[in-house]
Amino acid sequence: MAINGTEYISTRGNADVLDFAGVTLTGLASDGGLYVPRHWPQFSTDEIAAMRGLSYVDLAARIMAPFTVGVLDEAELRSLCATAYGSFAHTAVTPLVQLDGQHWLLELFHGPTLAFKDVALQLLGQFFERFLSGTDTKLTIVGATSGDTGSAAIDAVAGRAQIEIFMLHPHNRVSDVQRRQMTTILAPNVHNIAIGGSFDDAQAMVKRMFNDKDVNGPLTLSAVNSINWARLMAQVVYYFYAALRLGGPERKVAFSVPTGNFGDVFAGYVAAQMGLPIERLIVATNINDILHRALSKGDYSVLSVTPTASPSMDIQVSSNFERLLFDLEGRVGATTGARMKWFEQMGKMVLSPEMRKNASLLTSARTDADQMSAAMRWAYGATDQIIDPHTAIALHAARNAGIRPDVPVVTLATAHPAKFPDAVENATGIRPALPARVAQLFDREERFDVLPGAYDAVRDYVLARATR
Ligand SMILES: Cc1ncc(COP(=O)(O)O)c(C=O)c1O
Ligand SMILES: N[C@@H](CCOP(=O)(O)O)C(=O)O
Repeated sequence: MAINGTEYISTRGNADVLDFAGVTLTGLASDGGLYVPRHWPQFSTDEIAAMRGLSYVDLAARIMAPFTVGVLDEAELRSLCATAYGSFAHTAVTPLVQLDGQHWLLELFHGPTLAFKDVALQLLGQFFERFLSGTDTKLTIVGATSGDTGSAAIDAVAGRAQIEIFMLHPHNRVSDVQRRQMTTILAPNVHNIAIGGSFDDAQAMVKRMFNDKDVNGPLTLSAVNSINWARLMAQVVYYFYAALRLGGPERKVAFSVPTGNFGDVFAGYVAAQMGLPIERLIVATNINDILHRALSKGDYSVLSVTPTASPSMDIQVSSNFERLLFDLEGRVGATTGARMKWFEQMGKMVLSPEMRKNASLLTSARTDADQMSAAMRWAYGATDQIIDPHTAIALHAARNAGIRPDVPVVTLATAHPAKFPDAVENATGIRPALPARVAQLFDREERFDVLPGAYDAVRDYVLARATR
């Protein structure tokens, strides 16, 4: 089918070319790859400078409009963004907080479920509603979460008539607050499943369902994880928002990003491809450090996942790394497809010196438990900020990255500290309280099923319960 507007292609080069509505509803490409725009849209320095002073909603519509050509114009996008971000507790949506002369936090946790995922998922809920309306399609969402995507996605789609959601989380490996934010939503279209194993196991099962004709055929599957392009697109906006407030585009800004599935930091990479002057993107990992090993030594080999106090980053196989690999090797689907097939069989791959050179905008750092706690203590002692463990991992990396002192460094604050009260209390002695809007969490009834980490069990569960 000819596309009249922005075209999306698979990183593995062997799936239908789709428009924006198509990629939003499809999620994973049929060849197992991830959708990306055929070309990165570009803004000139003058165009970026002219965005200074726009509200978050206006900026979001301006930045995203080139990605939705032929499907949504800027005015339609603006209206969907106004609805999506109307539920945020801060008028700036993603406010900046200064820590010292060089360091800033970009607070991304003012949405309904207290994590950065709301920025994209509140909007994705609007896109789903818009693209399904007037059709008789019933969408079955299958998702995997290490804690935050699950609650944000459930909040975005609970009660929507044409959507049913099945969310897999690793049993006993998310915080109590994270679990309750998912399992206390009792809407009939929400199904929570705790599986034996890690987030990686859950994510692998989700991807397998997309390519299982016994599932994706009888059911129309879609994704809320960052394999869905719309998720990443919405995250590009806050890089522009922060940079414009710190002197961009005339002045370069660096970002430190707590990283697991490589979606958030890839959105920063996209912002740079679009013309935003970025000094550096720091890929901050916890001790599950495959991305640090890949970017610093070229070694992308899977080790087993170790549970940590930053559970949302307890990931080894980072979905969105495939999108970066596609760019680093010249955007040739057959090359990326062959590389990923090899990786799926062998559990490892090597990044050539040439690929690492092409990735020089990105540096990486690994932060261990003691360094994470020390960063939480520093933020509290020196700047009066209580930060969550994921943010602390990136802040530690930011303060040790050796960025020139005249370059502002923005650490992405990806979750509210009250989602991880034990880790925060252990480090700082302060137990952060849940904000009033979610304070009833521990009084509500929970509902979820526990399944073994076996594909057949999960597939059969979904097929038995999904309404068609
Ligand atoms: C609080 C928090 N920080 C950081 C991350 C890592 O982000 P990404 O998976 O986009 O790399 C996650 C999970 O995605 C998260 O929930
Ligand atoms: N940390 C995530 C893991 C899923 O990542 P996603 O960005 O691909 O949805 C989580 O909290 O669930």
